[in-house]
Amino acid sequence: CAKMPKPSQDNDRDLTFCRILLAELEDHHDAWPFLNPVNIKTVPGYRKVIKKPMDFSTIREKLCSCQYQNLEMFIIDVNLVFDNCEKFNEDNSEIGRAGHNMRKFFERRWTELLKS
Ligand SMILES: Cc1ncccc1N[C@@H](C)c1ccc2c(c1)OCCCO2
Repeated sequence: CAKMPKPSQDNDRDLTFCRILLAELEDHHDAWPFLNPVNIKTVPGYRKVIKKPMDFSTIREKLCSCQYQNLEMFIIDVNLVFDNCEKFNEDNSEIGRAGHNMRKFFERRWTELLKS
């Protein structure tokens, strides 16, 4: 049938979840490698290896400028941060471990929020 617009309260709920989740990611002890874009001039190889860089400040900018149609689009970008991290960093490294910790935290929190 014709694509019906989502009821606005669902959009409001999704937007609230994105705001809560992003604030908690930004405040996390292990967020430091992900707060701002990786400087591709100072990190050798990053530009070549990582096709779609993403970081929490870019997600914040997209959220504040209505670039996420829904919760799924937001979750795709957050997972991109962690997937890029796994691709570029050894699991047994400071940044690699931070990425695994952050992904575990994120998955637990959005599960809790969606089940609430
Ligand atoms: C997420 C990620 N993946 C791969 C490389 C870097 C990063 N994050 C950037 C922000 C970063 C973190 C640590 C750094 C760094 C830069 O600058 C060089 C000096 C040492 O410390």
